[in-house]
Amino acid sequence: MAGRASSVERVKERATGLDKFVLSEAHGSSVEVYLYGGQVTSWKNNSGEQQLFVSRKASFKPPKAIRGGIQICFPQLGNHGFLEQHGFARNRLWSVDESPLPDTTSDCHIDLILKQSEEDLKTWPHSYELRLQVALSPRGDLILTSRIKNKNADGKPFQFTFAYHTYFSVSDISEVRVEGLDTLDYHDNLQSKIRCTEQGDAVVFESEVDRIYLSAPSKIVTIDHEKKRTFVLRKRELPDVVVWNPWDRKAKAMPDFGAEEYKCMLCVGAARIEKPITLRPGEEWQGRQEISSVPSSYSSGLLDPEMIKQMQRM
Ligand SMILES: O=P(O)(O)OC[C@H]1O[C@H](O)[C@H](O)[C@@H](O)[C@@H]1O
Repeated sequence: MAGRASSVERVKERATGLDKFVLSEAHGSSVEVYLYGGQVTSWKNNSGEQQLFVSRKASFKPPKAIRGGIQICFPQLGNHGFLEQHGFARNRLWSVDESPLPDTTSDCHIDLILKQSEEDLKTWPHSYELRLQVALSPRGDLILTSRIKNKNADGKPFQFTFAYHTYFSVSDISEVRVEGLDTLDYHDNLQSKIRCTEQGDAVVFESEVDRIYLSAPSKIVTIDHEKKRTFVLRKRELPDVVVWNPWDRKAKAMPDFGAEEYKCMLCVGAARIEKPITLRPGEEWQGRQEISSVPSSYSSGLLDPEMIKQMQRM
């Protein structure tokens, strides 16, 4: 691999007419990001294995978010507000950020920006800049950094919630556990958002789950036992965590989702919902989610010696 550099390529897809960016790292990992929604739809590891789920029935036709990948939810998460579900950012065409803020993460990145449109001003009357940097680290980690700035000229603050709604690909949902959420309180969207407390030492899946875990630790681990693969999610300024699997009944009701696909996906994403952000004009907020995919002998923060050797080789 010596001598092969990382690259960022812009591609217009014939089938959909949409523009996307393909980020490739020297050791073989890659990421795809659409201008539409600023949405990441592919993240492959060094062996070319897909880490994210995108439905076979996903629509790539605006104005509908692509079912899967990582959706940017702004300025509202879910139906916790008066805007459309998960806010408008995931259903808008973004632009390339020609003057990105200095990168501190990786040489392999793309910087996108979304600003208010005339249409959105009718429902959310604020001037803003939402910047998203999607970066692929040399060892294949996917790092998303968002910066949101209040550009209102009328002196008014605004408030928002935010999430990286992340669809992981899993081999069999009944073999998956999410660690790091034990003893936390969560809002259960299946019970009118009532506040419950996690009783298990890990979250496991035997039926529909639709929860927002509150004030979670900065590291959450999703272990796919069958695949022997673990996703490690690290987050900053995003205290909450969305955990969602629609299970069979809801899966059948979603037109852009296969009836059986709930078995091979799980959403676990960093969010900011319980304590929304308020920005005054000129103020900027920054939030970040970093995900790594490692072989599953990694569990609950304990590394075995063989695993450390493998990671050093990655
Ligand atoms: O169908 P979507 O609008 O993309 O939402 C998909 C899911 O997102 C979140 O996880 C919500 O908590 C769920 O209630 C919702 O079903």
